[in-house]
Amino acid sequence: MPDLPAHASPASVPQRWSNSSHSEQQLLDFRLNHHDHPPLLSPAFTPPATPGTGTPAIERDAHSIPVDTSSEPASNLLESLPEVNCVVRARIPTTTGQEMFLHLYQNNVDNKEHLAIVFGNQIRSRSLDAPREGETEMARMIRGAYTGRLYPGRSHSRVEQLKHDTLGGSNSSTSISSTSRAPSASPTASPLSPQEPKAPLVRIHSECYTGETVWSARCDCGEQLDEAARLMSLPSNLPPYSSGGVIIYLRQEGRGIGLSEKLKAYNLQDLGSDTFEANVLLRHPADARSYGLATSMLVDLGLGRGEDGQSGIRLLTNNPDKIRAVEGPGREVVVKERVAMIPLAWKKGGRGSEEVEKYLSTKIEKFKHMLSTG
Ligand SMILES: Nc1nc2c(ncn2[C@@H]2O[C@H](COP(=O)(O)OP(=O)(O)OP(=O)(O)O)[C@@H](O)[C@H]2O)c(=O)[nH]1
Repeated sequence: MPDLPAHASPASVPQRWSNSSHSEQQLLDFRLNHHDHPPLLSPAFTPPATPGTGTPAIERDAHSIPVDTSSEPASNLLESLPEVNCVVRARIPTTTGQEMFLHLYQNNVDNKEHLAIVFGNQIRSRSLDAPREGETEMARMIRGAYTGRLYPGRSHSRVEQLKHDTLGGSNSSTSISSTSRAPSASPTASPLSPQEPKAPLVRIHSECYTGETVWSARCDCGEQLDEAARLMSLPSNLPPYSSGGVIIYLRQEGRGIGLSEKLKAYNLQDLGSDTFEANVLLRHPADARSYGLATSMLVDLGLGRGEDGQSGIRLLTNNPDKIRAVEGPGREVVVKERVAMIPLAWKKGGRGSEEVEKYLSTKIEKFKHMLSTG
């Protein structure tokens, strides 16, 4: 596919700030004039006014907010979704005691390894589970295409052996699912839970080496990843987080500009720019990301719209642009609800920093993230 950015998305057509506000334009003009930069080429970042996604109060952060994007046009999206293929999956026990399954994807538009971190047993990758001609059972298990758990001596990837081992070889009607159905079609609610399981929780997370690995307090990326994992690990009998979940981890570091450019942006921030302006001064879009790969990965994981048109996800985000973008050009995925992410720094006892406060206020004022400063 020609003309696609490295991370596989709608080609972003550079344009001058046609939609930015007058004051933003003035500010940039001022900065540009005083830094003697050549003219900028940058797309405006104007999030759509997504119906049903009003700003939540902080106290209601755990609540989902209904979303209806059916009347929204699919602007700036690829005409068709990228192809993705889950090449390997492995069980990862975590330091919190919960387990997750890490899925590694390849695709036909970039050479990066994007990831899906899957919580719960019901969400399965179709491309991983698909039979491969001539493949041995051992090869299937090594690439993670097995049901249940691996154990020393296991010789078969499929459910039949599990049944045999569990039930001593008898024919039983006990159901051990081997299908790759979406969790919404195969509820996981414990008998303790009187409620219907909610739609699976999904977070589309963009790589942030500084926030996730070297403890940066310039942004809230690390805590968002932790919080998403925490919510998806909650016991299935505790509504509303009862259907497992997926963190799609996209390798679009620094809002798509890469780590080296993001570090330059940090230096510009220390020189007085905010995160939006710093990107633009470096001649990048304020946000260079896209979400087509995430949509494809969700469809592969069985979280697509489905034939009944009923399935849907709950999306953990404050970013209004993500919602319609993740749904894909043909609404291959449906976001039913948005779950807000409240910054730790704003919670009782939370520790803030000057940098993260500035980062958050820029998100709200310039990127129009749906957070209340109240
Ligand atoms: N260019 C740039 N990227 C940053 C900066 N701080 C964090 N990032 C990147 O921003 C991305 C995360 O985007 P955010 O704007 O924090 O959040 P979001 O994903 O848009 O929205 P949420 O779903 O609500 O978290 C990651 O790729 C980070 O590496 C910065 O100062 N400059």
